Amino acid sequence: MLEKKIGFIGCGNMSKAIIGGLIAGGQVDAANIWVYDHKTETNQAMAQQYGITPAQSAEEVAREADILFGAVKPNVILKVLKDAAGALNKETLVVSIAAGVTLDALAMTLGHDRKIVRAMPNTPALVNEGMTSVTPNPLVTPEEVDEIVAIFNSFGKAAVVPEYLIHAVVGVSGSAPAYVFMFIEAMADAAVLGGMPRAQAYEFAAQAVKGAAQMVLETGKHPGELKDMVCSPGGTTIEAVKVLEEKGLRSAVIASMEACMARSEALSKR
Ligand SMILES: NC(=O)C1=CN([C@@H]2O[C@H](COP(=O)(O)OP(=O)(O)OC[C@H]3O[C@@H](n4cnc5c(N)ncnc54)[C@H](O)[C@@H]3O)[C@@H](O)[C@H]2O)C=CC1
Ligand SMILES: O=C(O)[C@@H]1CCC=N1
Repeated sequence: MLEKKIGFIGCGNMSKAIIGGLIAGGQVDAANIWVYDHKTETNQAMAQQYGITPAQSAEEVAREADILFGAVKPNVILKVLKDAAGALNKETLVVSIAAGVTLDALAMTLGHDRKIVRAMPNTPALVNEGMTSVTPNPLVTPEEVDEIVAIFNSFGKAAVVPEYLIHAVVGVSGSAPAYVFMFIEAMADAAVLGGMPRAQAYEFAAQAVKGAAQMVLETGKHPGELKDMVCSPGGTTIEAVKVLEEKGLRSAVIASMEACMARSEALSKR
């Protein structure tokens, strides 16, 4: 059990996922979690649902927290943290999950002597299957890095990456659920075309994607080998694979992720 107080400024999708994971994993006593969202009803709903402590202001959360999560949108995070910075204790570790906000920009706002972690989670955190990258600045101790990784592991998987890899992380996991949802939607549309009721089509498509992903993670086999296992000679799958190649599935995925990574880089330079 982590004895530290954990604070959240901003309590939307990602904070809810992190708080839900922490509590479900029994990692932190709910009373040690403090939350401030500028929407009063959100604070109250979170306090009611999880028994965590609602704060009156961002400053109050900053004063209480040993680990402070900045979980507002990227366009407001630096202002929100700047306003709260004066209330932080010297040793408080600040974790930002804002896309495109660099460790440098965070240090300029919070002070160059501040322990800061930049993290990039994704929405499957809401169902305990998140993938999160963790990038600490040099002031964060190895023990603290382990604590932060354990927090993110409580609702999925987490790994430490150097900051230059964050654009790849945004492409391959942060934004990735959106492309997979599009793929599932398209597969279900086709199944409906084949006569299947829509609700059943979503279930079949989503379970096929989940099962295929699980095979990659559990067998350690190359995805190409797993694909070959499905393709019977002269069978149905190879017909689908041929059309996917003709229509450029791989190059469409690579080009869209290139655009995603370029946008992530551009946001970091603002
Ligand atoms: N949604 C996603 O897939 C991912 C989001 N992120 C990052 O996570 C951060 C949060 O994203 P979401 O949770 O999706 O956003 P969200 O919009 O669901 O939540 C943001 C929350 O912050 C609150 N808020 C706004 N201004 C505030 C202020 N001045 N003081 C206190 N609360 C304030 C809002 O009321 C809202 O509840 C963003 O910076 C985003 O880049 C990172 C990875 C994935
Ligand atoms: O679209 C975005 O900017 C955020 C970052 C990763 C997922 N959503």
